[in-house]
Amino acid sequence: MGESTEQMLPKKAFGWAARDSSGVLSSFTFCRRATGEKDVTFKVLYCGICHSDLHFIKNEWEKDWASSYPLVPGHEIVGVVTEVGSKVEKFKVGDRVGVGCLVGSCHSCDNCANNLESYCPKMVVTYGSIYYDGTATYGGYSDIMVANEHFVVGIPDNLPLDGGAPLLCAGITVYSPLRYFGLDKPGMHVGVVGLGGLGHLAVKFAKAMGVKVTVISTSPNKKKEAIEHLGADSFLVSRNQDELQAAMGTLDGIIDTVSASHPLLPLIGLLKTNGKLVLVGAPDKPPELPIFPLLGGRKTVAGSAAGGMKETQEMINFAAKHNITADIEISSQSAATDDRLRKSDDQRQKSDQRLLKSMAEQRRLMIDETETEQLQLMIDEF
Ligand SMILES: NC(=O)c1ccc[n+]([C@@H]2O[C@H](COP(=O)([O-])OP(=O)(O)OC[C@H]3O[C@@H](n4cnc5c(N)ncnc54)[C@H](O)[C@@H]3O)[C@@H](O)[C@H]2O)c1
Ligand SMILES: [Zn+2]
Ligand SMILES: [Zn+2]
Repeated sequence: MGESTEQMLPKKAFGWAARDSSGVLSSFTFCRRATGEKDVTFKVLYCGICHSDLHFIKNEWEKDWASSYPLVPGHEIVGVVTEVGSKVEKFKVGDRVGVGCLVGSCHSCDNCANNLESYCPKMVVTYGSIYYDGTATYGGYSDIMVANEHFVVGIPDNLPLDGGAPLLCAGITVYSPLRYFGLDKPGMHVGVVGLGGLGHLAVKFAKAMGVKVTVISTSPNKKKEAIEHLGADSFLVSRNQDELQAAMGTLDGIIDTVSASHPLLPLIGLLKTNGKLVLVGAPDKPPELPIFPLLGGRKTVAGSAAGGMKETQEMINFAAKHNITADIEISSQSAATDDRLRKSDDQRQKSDQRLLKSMAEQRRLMIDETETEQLQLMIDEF
């Protein structure tokens, strides 16, 4: 006779779930598996809000990756270990740890063999997936997390847990292509498009690698933040033809983090010969890709998804060494409830997609009211 659900999933968990694509989150009690021999269980202290959470909550990627409900989002999860399985080697109770986009992969394909778990065709993502035991995966907008130690990273003592959490997705998603596409060499000139969660970390990582950085944004009012706060070398307003014209052919590469469909032609024009435009933003509608501007300059348009576990740990260690953390607003779990996300999403339709910014402004009001709540959610400021 098989195990009952209660035997398989004895850990009671509390979280916030979307039940449909309306954008509303509501409280949700569910169960997680017992700590298996290679598992680490940790109390979740902070969880970042990635724009992918918002795409998933609203089922915006339906055609490529349909959401399944109830959906507990959150894949920038950090906390402190409360229990480890008998065969866990890397962690012990009390350690500071994190989980990002993945909680499983096949360990036998070429990608897994090359530490590229985020490209494993059988990978299990942190929420909205089915784990190997047949149970649904639930993310970090919850109080506890259980994951195989291979998908858990250690957070060095000097890296703050709150500002460190967004590194687990936003951080690795920009660090990995900077490294892989060779845009990490001192003296190179890299563009970062979009100054949200991913974008502001791309600036910080690229600067720490010794790279010259130009931020490209639709909002002129982000110039001060880009240059004075983040240390970018220059700033281009993507709608300003004169500025774009003057910068044509100057960039070795571009990390494009924009979450909505936008024209690629001006970005391709900014690249030098052999330049690389790396798309990490994941709009639901595909952009138009002009071919001739690519041919005349042997330019590349590429994509990149998160990063493997070895590289994620390397990125976290690099961030700790260079004091790189995300700019954050902290709020309590109640800020993730219904009308806050819904309101923000409405604002996203109206304004120029500054969804998380508006959430930040609302959340700032919530901190004192609910400071006793266990789980805190955090968002990337931009
Ligand atoms: N490739 C991956 O593995 C991966 C990982 C994480 C996130 N993502 C995706 O990256 C994107 C960014 O995520 P984030 O958390 O940084 O989001 P964010 O909301 O913090 O940042 C998005 C940025 O895009 C800008 N933007 C939005 N619409 C725009 C438009 N029409 N034109 C120009 N700029 C626009 C915003 O102003 C903001 O600066 C999302 O689509 C997310 O799903 C991909
Ligand atoms: Zn993410
Ligand atoms: Zn694999």
